[in-house]
Amino acid sequence: MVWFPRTPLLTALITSSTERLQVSRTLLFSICCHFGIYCSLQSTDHSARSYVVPKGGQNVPIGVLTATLLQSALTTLNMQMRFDGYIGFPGGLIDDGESVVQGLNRELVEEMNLDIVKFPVKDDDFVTAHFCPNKNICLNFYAKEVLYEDIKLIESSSMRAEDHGSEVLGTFRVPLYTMGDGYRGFPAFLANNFAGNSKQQLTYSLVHLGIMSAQEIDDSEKAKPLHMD
Ligand SMILES: O=c1[nH]cnc2c1ncn2[C@@H]1O[C@H](COP(=O)(O)OP(=O)(O)O)[C@@H](O)[C@H]1O
Repeated sequence: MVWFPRTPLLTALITSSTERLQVSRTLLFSICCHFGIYCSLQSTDHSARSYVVPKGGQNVPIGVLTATLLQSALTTLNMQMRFDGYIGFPGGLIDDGESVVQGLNRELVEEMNLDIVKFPVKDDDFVTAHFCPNKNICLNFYAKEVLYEDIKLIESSSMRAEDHGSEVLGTFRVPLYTMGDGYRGFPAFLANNFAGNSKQQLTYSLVHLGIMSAQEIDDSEKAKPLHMD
């Protein structure tokens, strides 16, 4: 499968959801939308997130047990476990007669019971688009920042979603830290199986939203587990 992050076609696609829909109907490809809900209380000191307190408290450099660590723990971005064992974001295909954001909001009610009166996903929440020529599908990604308290409410109400337990097996927070061994946490998380281009959507968004640096993403992708016996 080949994903094209930015093509001339995509330049046209990313202007507005209405135009994206018109292009899709004219050129006959499907539009799929996914969505990440996040809370960003990150510090600008990215290195502070590189260490968390492992069990027993070893390997923690003095000086990182500060308020920045607490803040980084409150920085969250949610994904979900799908019925097929792949990790992805909530969302799906836009149906005929729907606008892009209408379709996305409908999927979010079905898959995560999102209160779309309080947290409507809008055009302004658009982050990025990728085109997959093999499947003739354009994958759009949206993200919305909410308060940490709201994340907790959204998580608990997601268990009452229509699709919970069938298509969707649960929402969870992506670990955005790296343990002292340089692998457990975010690097290990990236070794999972991801649906579609959701891994690219995740890494792109973390940098775009200012949650992680491109260097942190790069280091995490290259990290290897220590031999564990
Ligand atoms: O979180 C995601 N991000 C990006 N693409 C995804 C994600 N989840 C699924 N996909 C891709 O979207 C397309 C439709 O997938 P899905 O089975 O979720 O659609 P549906 O829920 O509308 O039936 C597939 O090509 C799949 O690989």
